[in-house]
Amino acid sequence: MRIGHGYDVHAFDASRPLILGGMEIPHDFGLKGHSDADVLLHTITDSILGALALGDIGKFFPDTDEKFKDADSRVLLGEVVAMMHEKGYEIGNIDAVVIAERPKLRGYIDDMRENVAALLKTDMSNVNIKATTSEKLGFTGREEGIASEAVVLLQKQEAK
Ligand SMILES: Nc1ccn([C@@H]2O[C@H](COP(=O)(O)O)[C@@H](O)[C@H]2O)c(=O)n1
Ligand SMILES: C[C@@]1(CO)OP(=O)(O)OP(=O)(O)OC[C@H]1O
Repeated sequence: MRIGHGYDVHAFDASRPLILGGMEIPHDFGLKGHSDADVLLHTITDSILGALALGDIGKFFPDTDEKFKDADSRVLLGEVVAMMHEKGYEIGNIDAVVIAERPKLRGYIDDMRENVAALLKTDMSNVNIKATTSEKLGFTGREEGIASEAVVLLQKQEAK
């Protein structure tokens, strides 16, 4: 078994839609980024790369490469999941948190879990996603952006 951790932050950008967990969430602001800025999927991607000791998302999908401009983060995560399978691992379970003062995410969490489970090619029962405010403290509390963290456990693929 291998454990990995991911952390990411994106600043708000009023000109973009808010994409989180592979879906658009109604809000006044989206997030700034080279890609679609799906901070939750980036965190999950980094946690898997961390568990495999392969580095981080920017190493494989640099924000200096035009190829990844406005990239769909579901595609980037899909590539990393393929690398994980190539190395003989599958998801044991994953636990992620989104730190956002607004919008209220509770109503979208199960749809996000379903998206993430499909991308990770695992059962929804292996995917937990939480949301918290930071009680108006710090950059998330001032609504300057959204942060996310995840931990993942990978296990050796079961023989088919
Ligand atoms: N963006 C968010 C933040 C929080 N929630 C839900 O509210 C609960 C209480 O939040 P606290 O920051 O006061 O702990 C939290 O446990 C979430 O269920 C949310 O849906 N969206
Ligand atoms: C995903 C990539 C690539 O488009 O761009 P961003 O959306 O800026 O995201 P970030 O989490 O800063 O780093 C990874 C990047 O290389």
